[in-house]
Amino acid sequence: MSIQKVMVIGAGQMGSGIAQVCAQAGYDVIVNDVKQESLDKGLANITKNLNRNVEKGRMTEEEKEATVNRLTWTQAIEDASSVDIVIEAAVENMDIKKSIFKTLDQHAPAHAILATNTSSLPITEIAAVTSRPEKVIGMHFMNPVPVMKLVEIIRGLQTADEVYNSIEDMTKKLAKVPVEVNDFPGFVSNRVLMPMINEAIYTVYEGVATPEAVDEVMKLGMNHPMGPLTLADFIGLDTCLYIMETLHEGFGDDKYRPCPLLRKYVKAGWLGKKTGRGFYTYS
Ligand SMILES: CC(=O)CC(=O)SCCNC(=O)CCNC(=O)[C@H](O)C(C)(C)COP(=O)(O)OP(=O)(O)OC[C@H]1O[C@@H](n2cnc3c(N)ncnc32)[C@H](O)[C@@H]1OP(=O)(O)O
Ligand SMILES: NC(=O)C1=CN([C@@H]2O[C@H](COP(=O)(O)OP(=O)(O)OC[C@H]3O[C@@H](n4cnc5c(N)ncnc54)[C@H](OP(=O)(O)O)[C@@H]3O)[C@@H](O)[C@H]2O)C=CC1
Repeated sequence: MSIQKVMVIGAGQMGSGIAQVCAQAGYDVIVNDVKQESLDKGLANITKNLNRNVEKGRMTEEEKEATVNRLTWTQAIEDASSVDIVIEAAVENMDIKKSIFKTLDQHAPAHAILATNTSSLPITEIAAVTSRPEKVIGMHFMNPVPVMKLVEIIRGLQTADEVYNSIEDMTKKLAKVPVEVNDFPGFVSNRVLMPMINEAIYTVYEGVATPEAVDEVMKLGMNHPMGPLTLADFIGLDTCLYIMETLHEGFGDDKYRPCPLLRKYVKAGWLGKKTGRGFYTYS
């Protein structure tokens, strides 16, 4: 199937990054969010990234303009009626994702693929609320999207081979590397990454070390580009908590219990870099 027109749901840090790389690769992209303010922030984020590309000589001013012009911004999810694929990147909450997919199923053309950028939620369960489970798939980008090479592609129980192949082709057109995994909580990326982050939070909670010390150990000792607490702030502490809850519930194993300190920070509205406060403060 030939994909030309893309809709991205959610203009947050992931949605805006996905929209940017799709537009840069030549796709026409409609970006949808519930608030105009979020759409404005998404456009500002993309403009900043594209300006840096021009400054660094990776893109001409004309290519930047063409990329921006391939993007349209809307609060109307009904605009899915003109696209070949939707990539959903709204909040990591099953009820919200199910409601979005039900609505998309009503408005997107019959041939359209409905992909989700979920970090951990079961693709099969999201697919089940649509009348086209064979066209539902996980397309899991990594943060920051313009920089990270991986796209984890997750087949739901009923995902058709031709849909998988279209997503694999599109991933390569975005200059990213596809890796296929099956539909289990957290897939591979977050089943491995998030328990490490949660354990790092426990070391702070239990007074083993300060956030700075934990991050230094992992950066200098293990060559991680960011320490786990800086990374947690970067991902978003709400997203980290949702992922741990999905692992805990999905596997029924207490080794995945979210650290109480993570819960406390999320309850306080300390969601990390995006709200200016998490394990660290940001101006
Ligand atoms: C939760 C999930 O479901 C899955 C996930 O995504 S988990 C998170 C996965 N991501 C990671 O683990 C990221 C770990 N961190 C890193 O790899 C690096 O710290 C980093 C790439 C983010 C930054 O790299 P760095 O060398 O430390 O810093 P820096 O030199 O400032 O940045 C390198 C480049 O990335 C760009 N960059 C950094 N942050 C960026 C952002 N948020 N958006 C766009 N570009 C960004 C910089 O502009 C710079 O590009 P240039 O070539 O123009 O210089
Ligand atoms: N953060 C990360 O490192 C990664 C996250 N992901 C996944 O990507 C998704 C998005 O995460 P992220 O970008 O970090 O989150 P953000 O909070 O940055 O962005 C989410 C955006 O979606 C909007 N939104 C909420 N509900 C709806 C809706 N019904 N329709 C349209 N838009 C909606 C939010 O608006 P508002 O603010 O008004 O609620 C917000 O603008 C999640 O599923 C997450 O698990 C995947 C890989 C990495």
